Amino acid sequence: MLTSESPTAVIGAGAIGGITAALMAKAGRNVELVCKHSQTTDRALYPGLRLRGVCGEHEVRMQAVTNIGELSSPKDIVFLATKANDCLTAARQLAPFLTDDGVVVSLQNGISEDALGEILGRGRVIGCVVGWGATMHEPGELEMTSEGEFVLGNIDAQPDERLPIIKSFLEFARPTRISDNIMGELYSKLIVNSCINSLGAISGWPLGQLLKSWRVRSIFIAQMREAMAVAAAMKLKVEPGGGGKLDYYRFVKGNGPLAILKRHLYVKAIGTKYARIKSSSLQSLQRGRPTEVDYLNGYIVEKGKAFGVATPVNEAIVRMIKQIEEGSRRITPDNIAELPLA
Ligand SMILES: NC(=O)C1=CN([C@@H]2O[C@H](COP(=O)(O)OP(=O)(O)OC[C@H]3O[C@@H](n4cnc5c(N)ncnc54)[C@H](OP(=O)(O)O)[C@@H]3O)[C@@H](O)[C@H]2O)C=CC1
Ligand SMILES: CC(C)(CO)C(=O)C(=O)O
Repeated sequence: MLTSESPTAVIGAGAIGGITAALMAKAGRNVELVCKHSQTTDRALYPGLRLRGVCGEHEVRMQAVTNIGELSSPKDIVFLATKANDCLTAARQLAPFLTDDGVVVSLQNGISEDALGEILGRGRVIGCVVGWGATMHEPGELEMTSEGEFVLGNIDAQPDERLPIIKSFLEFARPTRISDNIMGELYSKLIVNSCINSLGAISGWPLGQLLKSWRVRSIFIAQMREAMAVAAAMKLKVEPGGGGKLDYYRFVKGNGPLAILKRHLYVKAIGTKYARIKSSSLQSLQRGRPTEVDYLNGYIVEKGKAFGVATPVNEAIVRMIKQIEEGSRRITPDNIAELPLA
């Protein structure tokens, strides 16, 4: 049974995992951090991870190891905070370190819950949306860059008595809400990331510059409409995005000139408000790392195929990002001209 004393681990000492683990440890929870890099492990042990930004300034020492195989004991709760590309490998290594009742809370962007369920058993996987932002400036130096909440839920939408305990852990880092439709919450965030991350990665432009262009806005809107058509085929109720302000069902409704104009104005306003956002996918590519596209636009394409919904815009985006990852295409605004509008 999970309790507030439950032995806990966080896998991944990057922006999200490092901050979450440090704030739990500071509050006295029994948490062990798996860092992957010994330099980060040493730092977490002494003098501690240094946090700044929205969460205030802290230096927090905690139990830490470099590899999952070195965990000091089996865990009741594991927060998985690697990039989506690494989460399945981590889950395979984790299986022997879970107690009989042990659960894994997936903090990734995109949707990896079904695949995690195949490895760990669906009952052990808890979905979680990370609605706040953070950056790792260097190993052990972390900044919480924006406010926002965690949203937590049972991936089969079942009543789940474990959720309040898990919530009590996460609340040391950020306010946490329990949802009875976590897959719809995850999909809602996935839509935002699929649009913003991918277009930033392809063009190299920050959001403000991107969304000034009529063509980019049209692609952005087409991506969203494809994603909503796939959700409808999956019979998935998509929760509002943008901190609850964006009702996707209203957004995609209508094909007349007024509906089109309203969509463009809405998207343009997003670009003005969040002009400086440089997508994390673009940042990954610029560091020579892969993006999480398979778990974002790739998920829409895969589900589109399974449910018989055409997704040409998302397909073209996945193809282009793969080419950039492989080195056969440059990041340039010229790529935008090659994408279809619908
Ligand atoms: N940063 C943000 O603002 C937000 C991020 N998210 C999502 O949260 C997830 C984590 O993102 P973020 O914290 O930014 O990513 P980071 O890259 O900062 O952190 C992930 C860390 O996990 C490490 N890692 C990979 N595999 C393992 C392993 N087997 N054991 C231990 N550590 C491992 C990585 O090491 P290495 O790099 O060497 O592989 C890296 O240090 C992503 O899915 C992201 O999309 C969601 C909302 C906001
Ligand atoms: C800032 C935002 C919302 C852009 O999609 C993001 O989550 C990311 O870059 O990963």
